[in-house]
Amino acid sequence: MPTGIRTAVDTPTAPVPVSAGEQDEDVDMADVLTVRGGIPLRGSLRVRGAKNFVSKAMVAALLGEEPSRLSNVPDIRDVAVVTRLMELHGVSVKNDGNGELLLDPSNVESARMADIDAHAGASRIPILLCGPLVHRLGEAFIPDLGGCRIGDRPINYHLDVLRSFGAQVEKQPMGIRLTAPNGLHGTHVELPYPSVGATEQVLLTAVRAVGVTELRNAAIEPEIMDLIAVLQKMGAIISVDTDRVIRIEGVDRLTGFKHRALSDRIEAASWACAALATHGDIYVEGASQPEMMTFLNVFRKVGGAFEIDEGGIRFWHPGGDLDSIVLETDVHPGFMTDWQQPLVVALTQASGLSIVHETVYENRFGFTDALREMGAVIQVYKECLGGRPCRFGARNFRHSAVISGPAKLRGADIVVPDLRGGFSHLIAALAAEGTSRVYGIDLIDRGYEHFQAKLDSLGATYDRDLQAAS
Ligand SMILES: CC(=O)N[C@H]1[C@@H](OP(=O)(O)OP(=O)(O)OC[C@H]2O[C@@H](n3ccc(=O)[nH]c3=O)[C@H](O)[C@@H]2O)O[C@H](CO)[C@@H](O)[C@@H]1O
Ligand SMILES: C=C(OP(=O)(O)O)C(=O)O
Repeated sequence: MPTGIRTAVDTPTAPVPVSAGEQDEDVDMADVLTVRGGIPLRGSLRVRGAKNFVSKAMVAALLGEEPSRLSNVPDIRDVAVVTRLMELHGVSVKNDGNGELLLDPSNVESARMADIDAHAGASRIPILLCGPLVHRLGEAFIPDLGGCRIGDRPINYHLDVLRSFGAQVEKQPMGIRLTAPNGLHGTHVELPYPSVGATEQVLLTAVRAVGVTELRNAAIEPEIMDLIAVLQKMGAIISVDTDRVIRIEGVDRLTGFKHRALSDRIEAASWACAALATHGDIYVEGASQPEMMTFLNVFRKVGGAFEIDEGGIRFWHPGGDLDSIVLETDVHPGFMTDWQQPLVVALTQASGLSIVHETVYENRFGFTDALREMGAVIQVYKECLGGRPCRFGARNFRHSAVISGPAKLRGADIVVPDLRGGFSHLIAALAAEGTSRVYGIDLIDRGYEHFQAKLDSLGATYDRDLQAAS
């Protein structure tokens, strides 16, 4: 039996699941969801603002000279983490409890950052504070980053672009320190790969740098376009040209902004996959077609049904067999990597062989160990299968998966490995026959708002036990 999972059948009274490879650092093994699966999920739920945009808009507020208002903010742990980070930097954050944040950056210059080390490992967002802090304070200390361990996730592009703006970077225990003795100046840079974070780094630094910045091979994800919209509201001058070129003319000052966050296309797709895998029918209020077109095409090719109206998208399993597909993840407008893990669970129920080539992260199939233990037939390969050769092909990374279905899933004891992998385990547990125990379930709160209340509204049967593993 592979490490990381024990089947429910083999598990004695006090199960001690072993983790499969690296876990996110904040997994709480004592937080266990016991799921009785095999029940189609039916009902409706609402998704709010995108996790991968809201945190960046909060950082943008640091650049303004007046308060900013951000609405449609989800109640997720990443927002709480970035709220504390902003507060440490002197930005007061008032949450109206209804999804609207008022971010006031008037005390940034006088903030004490004594506790900043405490943020080491909490998320990936601190790296985006580099430009804004150096502009405002002349220096920045950035603690070591966290986030999902789905590959090495280096920050070399970030540091290279910051140096090209004129920053000096010094490695320190627990993080890095940045200064810019001659200020930050516009630059011409080309990213080796269209990294989302490095593109945001350039945007957040270039808007207040002296002169013009030209970024080539930029990422153009919808969340980045929404960040550009926020920065434009603040007074920035940014043009998005063809062929992944973004030009930014630096300005002397930026104001606050008022903005409603775009909706979370990853959460919406995750529930869509849950509907498909459990033979269910879920209306996702807030799901938005333009940002999900690539996902919707794939969902339809697999045999899922959907219907779009003004308020959201209904996703359901129309009966009959699902179809296997060949797919590769890619940067936008391709099929996004964060959709891959939930989709793979649905593909375990499709007839025939599906091939998924993960080209964004080198190590995003670890979660399939648990699926295999639950009865899924999945093989992972080092080769680039089913698509163009990618950056990982000539190296030792298992980044292609072949999924053979339909497979009968059975309950197991599973450890949540990362955010999307964890949600995928949850879907598998809901689709499986019998009882599963999902350990470290609290990791899902990092990016899925009130998922337990949503499970209730969909008729899932489960118990959450905070003591079971202790
Ligand atoms: C908080 C957030 O928004 N997270 C998202 C963001 O992560 P994040 O911004 O971290 O992801 P990137 O787009 O930067 O990473 C893409 C690839 O570039 C590589 N890389 C990146 C930076 C760097 O300096 N060097 C380097 O080699 C990464 O290892 C990875 O293989 O975009 C990813 C790709 O859509 C999503 O999966 C994440 O959910
Ligand atoms: C990888 C993800 O997030 P992060 O970059 O915050 O780890 C994700 O949202 O799937």
